[in-house]
Amino acid sequence: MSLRVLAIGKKHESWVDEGIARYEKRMKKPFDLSWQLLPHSARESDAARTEESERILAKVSPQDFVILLDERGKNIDSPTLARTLTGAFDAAKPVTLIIGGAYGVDASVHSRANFVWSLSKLVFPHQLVRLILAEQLYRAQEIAGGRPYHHE
Ligand SMILES: C[S@@+](CC[C@H](N)C(=O)[O-])C[C@H]1O[C@@H](n2cnc3c(N)ncnc32)[C@H](O)[C@@H]1O
Repeated sequence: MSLRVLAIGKKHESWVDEGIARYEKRMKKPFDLSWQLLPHSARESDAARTEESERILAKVSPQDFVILLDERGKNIDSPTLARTLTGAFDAAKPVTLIIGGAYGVDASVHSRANFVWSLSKLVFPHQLVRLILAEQLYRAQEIAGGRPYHHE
């Protein structure tokens, strides 16, 4: 069982890196995170979206439970996220979360996704999405473990 974030873009910026490290150091299997960062396309718009989507799908395995982050997806609460992740772990499915590039991802990635998750209708920069995601995954771990980090 594993929890991997597949993201278009360069390494975490320093202000993001510090925040992510804060949560990562408190995470344990199967909630420990790995990051796979893929280069963004040198092209523009539709061409960039297509190229980056191909790069993403090349890294996805058939057995992966894929969660695509997209502002047009479904809003869920944190306990639902915790149940979704533990459900995948219980089914022995590696979880892959996808963060797109500046132009998002194309229909091929949407088709492959088992779940499309919106953090908000607001569009966030991808570096900030990484940080929010790290905190939400840590929160999911704490909910799944029955610890009092999360309060309704
Ligand atoms: C700068 S955004 C790209 C936004 C672009 N409008 C699009 O078509 O996706 C880069 C990536 O951050 C993630 N993202 C940004 N805002 C989000 C939100 N509110 N909920 C979920 N993911 C988000 C998505 O994975 C998106 O592909």
